[in-house]
Amino acid sequence: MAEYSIRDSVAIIQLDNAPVNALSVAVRTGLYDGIERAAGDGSVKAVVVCGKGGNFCAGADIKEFDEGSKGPWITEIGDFMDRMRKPVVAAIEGVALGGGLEVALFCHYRIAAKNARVGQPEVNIGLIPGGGGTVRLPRAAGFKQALEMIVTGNPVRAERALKMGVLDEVVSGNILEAGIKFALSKAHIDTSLACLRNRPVRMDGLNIDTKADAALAHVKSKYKGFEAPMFCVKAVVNAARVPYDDAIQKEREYFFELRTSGQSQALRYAFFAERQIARWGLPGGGDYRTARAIPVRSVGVVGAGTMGAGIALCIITSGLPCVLLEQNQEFLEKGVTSLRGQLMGTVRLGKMTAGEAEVCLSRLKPSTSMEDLKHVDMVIEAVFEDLKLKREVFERLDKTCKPETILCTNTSTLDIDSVATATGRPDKVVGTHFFAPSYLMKLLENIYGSRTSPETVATVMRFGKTIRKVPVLVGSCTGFVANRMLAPYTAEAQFCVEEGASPAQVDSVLMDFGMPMGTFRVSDLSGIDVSFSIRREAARKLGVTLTVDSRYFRGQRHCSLIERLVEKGRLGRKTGKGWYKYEGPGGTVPLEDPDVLEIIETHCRALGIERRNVGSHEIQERMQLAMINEGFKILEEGICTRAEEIDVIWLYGFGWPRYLGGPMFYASKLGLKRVFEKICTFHKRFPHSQHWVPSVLLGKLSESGLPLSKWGEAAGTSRL
Ligand SMILES: CCCCCCCC(=O)CC(=O)SCCNC(=O)CCNC(=O)[C@H](O)C(C)(C)COP(=O)(O)OP(=O)(O)OC[C@H]1O[C@@H](n2cnc3c(N)ncnc32)[C@H](O)[C@@H]1OP(=O)(O)O
Ligand SMILES: NC(=O)C1=CN([C@@H]2O[C@H](COP(=O)(O)OP(=O)(O)OC[C@H]3O[C@@H](n4cnc5c(N)ncnc54)[C@H](O)[C@@H]3O)[C@@H](O)[C@H]2O)C=CC1
Repeated sequence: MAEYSIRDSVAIIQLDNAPVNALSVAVRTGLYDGIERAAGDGSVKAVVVCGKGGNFCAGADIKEFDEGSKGPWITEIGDFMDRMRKPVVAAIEGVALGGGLEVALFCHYRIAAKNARVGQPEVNIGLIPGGGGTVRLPRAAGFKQALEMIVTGNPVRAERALKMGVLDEVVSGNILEAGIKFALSKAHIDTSLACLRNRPVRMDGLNIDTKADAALAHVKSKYKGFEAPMFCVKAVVNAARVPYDDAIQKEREYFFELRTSGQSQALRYAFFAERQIARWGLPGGGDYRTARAIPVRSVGVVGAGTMGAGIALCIITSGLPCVLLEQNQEFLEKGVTSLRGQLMGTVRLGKMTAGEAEVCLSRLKPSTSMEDLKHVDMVIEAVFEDLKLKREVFERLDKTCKPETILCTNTSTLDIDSVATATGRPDKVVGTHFFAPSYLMKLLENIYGSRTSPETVATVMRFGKTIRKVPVLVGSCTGFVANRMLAPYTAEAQFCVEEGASPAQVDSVLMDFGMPMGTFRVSDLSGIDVSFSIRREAARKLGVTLTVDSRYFRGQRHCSLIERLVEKGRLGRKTGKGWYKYEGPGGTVPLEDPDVLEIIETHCRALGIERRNVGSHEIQERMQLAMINEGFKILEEGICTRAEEIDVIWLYGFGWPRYLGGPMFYASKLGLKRVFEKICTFHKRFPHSQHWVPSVLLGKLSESGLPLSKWGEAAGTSRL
C-alpha cells in the first residue's frame, strides 16, 4: 500500500510494502489514489513520493508476475503525473530499481540520498523495463548510458546517476525533509518543462542506425542464449526512433511477450532459489533462524596448492587477514607465487588497481609453522586428498588452535565425520567445498557432519557470503551434491563415445544446450590423469585393479577410455593432446583429432563394443536424465532439502544456463511423468548402471503433480 499525509502544503506518498516496497497491486493502487488525491486537493502545492523502511522501491513485485495483471499499470500512473500541474518529486534512498526507477522517472524531479542506487535490473529476470524505462531513461541519461544500464541491469550509485542526468540532486541528511524542501522550491515552475515525455532522446552526436546495428551485434555475442538483452536493445532503439506513445506501446508488447516466456520464468525462479538457499536447517535441529554465527576476523588455510592458494586469495580480497600454511618453504613459495599471479591477473583485467592488490597482499601471512594458526577464528584445510594425512592435520589443528576455532575441510570425497573424529571438537568441524579455480568459481558447498553444530553451520554460511561466494548447505555423501550428480553425467558422456559418438559431438550438444563447456573439454583442462588417479585409488581401496580392458567395476558398467588415453600419454591440454589436440606450446584451442578417434575405434573393437550412430538428442537425454535422477535421490536421502538447492549448485558450480533455471527446474518443465518414464526405459536398456535405477521419490512425484517448491516436503526431508 502507500501512505498519504500532508506537511507544509506538500502531499507525501510513502510506498509501504516491506521489505523492499515492491510495486504490488496494493502499492500501485495506493500510489495512483495518492496522486489523484493530491491533484484534487487545493491546499496541496507539490507532492513527494518516497519509500518506507530505507528503500524507495525495488520494482514490480516479481511474485505477482505469474498471476497476470491486476490494478493500474505504472504507465497509467505516469500519464496522470504527466498531466499534473503540481510538481511531483521522487525522494530516493536505498534502491530505486526496475519499476521503482520507472516511478521516479515519471516524477517531474528526482533527488536521492548519497547511499542510493538506481537501476533497471529487469534483464536479470528475463524482462525489459515494462513501465516506460526504455523510453524515459534515454531521455534523462542519454541513449548510450541508458542502453548500458538497461542491457547490463547494473545499478548505478547516486553520484554517477546525478552526472548522467537521471537525478536532479544528491542530498545528505533526512531524505524526506530534503524532498519537501525541494518540492516547495519547484512549486511555481511549469511542470511540463520537467516532464521527460516532452524531451527528445539524447543521442549526444551518435547516429542511431550505426549504433543500433553495433549494439545488436554486441549483445548477440555477449549474451549468447539470453533473449531479453536483444529486446532491451530493440526497445531503446525504438524509443530513439518513434514518438513517445508509440515507443511506450512497443515496450509494453515486448514486456508481455517476455513475461510469459520460459526464459523469464526460469530466471525468476533462479532469483528466488538463490534467496531460498539461505534458509537452512539441520536434521538434528537448529536452523538459520536460531543459530548465531561466530564472528570470523581471521582465517588460516592449510595447504597452498591448486585450491589453497585460490582460497587464501578469496579471503584476503574480501578484507580478512589470512595465514597460509605449507609443509615446507619450497611449496609455500610456489603457493604464494601462484596466489600473486592470480591477483595480478585481476589487476590486468582492470578489476583492481595495483595499489589495492598490494593492500590485499599485506593481509597475507605465509607460514610453515602451525603455531601461527593459534589465534585464527577459522581454518580451511586444503592438503592432499588423503584421509590419514587429513586426520593428522586435524589432530594437530585441534591441539594448536584456540577452542572456539572452526575447522573446515575442503575435501572433495571424504566423509566429514571421518575427519571430525580426529579432533575433540567435532561440533566445530565442517566441510567447505570450493570449486576449481577456487578464486573464481562462486559455488561453495558447505557440508555438515553428524555432529556439526548449528553455530558452525551459521558461521560458514555467513563466511561464504563474506568472501563473495554462493554458499549452499548439503549433507555428507560420496561426492556431496555437485560431484555426485556430475558422476553419472560424465559417465553417460563416455558411454556415448564408446557407443559411437565423438568427444566433439558430445561437447557441441552440451554447448548448444547452453553449458559453458563440454565435458571432454573440461576433462582436458583439468587433466585426464586426475580422473584416472581418482578412479585407480577408489578401485585400489576396494582391492580391484582397473585396466584398459575393464568393462565392469563392481558389477557396474565401466568405460576404460580414460585408462587408454593415459596409457597413450594423452593427459589433456598439458600434454597438447587428450580428447582433443592442441597446437603449439600451451595451446588452448581444442581441435578434433583423427588420432583420438582412431584410438577410440580400436579400443572399442578390442573390447567387442559395437559402435553406431548416437544422435544428439540421445546424448543430451542420457546425460541430463541420469544426473536429474541422481538429483531426486539426493532429495530422497535428505542430502538436500529442496530442489532449489540443487539448481543453485548447478548454476554456480557448472554454469548451467541460468535461463533454463537448473536441472530440477528443467525436469519440472519437461514433466516428471515423462522424465520418470524415460529413466525407466534407460534402466531397462542399461541394467548395469546403478545411476539408471529410478529414484523412488521421482516415481512418487511423477504421479502427484506437485510443483517443484513442494518436492522437498514430499520427500519428507524438509526441516523448516
Ligand atoms: C506488474 C505491474 C508492475 C509494473 C512494473 C513495470 C515493469 C518493470 O519494470 C518490471 C520490474 O520492475 S521487475 C523487478 C525489477 N527489480 C528487481 O529485479 C530487483 C530485485 N531485487 C534486488 O535486486 C534485491 O532484492 C534488492 C537490491 C532490492 C535487495 O537486496 P538485499 O540483498 O538487501 O535483499 P534480498 O534478500 O535480495 O531481498 C529481500 C527480500 O525482498 C524480496 N524481493 C526483492 N525484490 C523483490 C521484488 N522486486 N519483488 C518481490 N520480492 C522482492 C526478496 O525475495 C527477499 O525476500 P525473501 O525471498 O522472502 O527473503
Ligand atoms: N583440485 C581441485 O580441482 C579440487 C580439489 N579439492 C580438494 O582440495 C584439497 C587440495 O587439493 P589441491 O589443491 O588440488 O591439491 P594440491 O596437491 O595442489 O595441494 C595440496 C597442498 O597441500 C600441501 N600439504 C600437504 N601436506 C601438508 C601439511 N601437512 N601441511 C601443510 N600443507 C600440506 C602440499 O604441499 C600441497 O601444496 C584436496 O582435498 C582436494 O580433494 C576440492 C575441490 C576441487
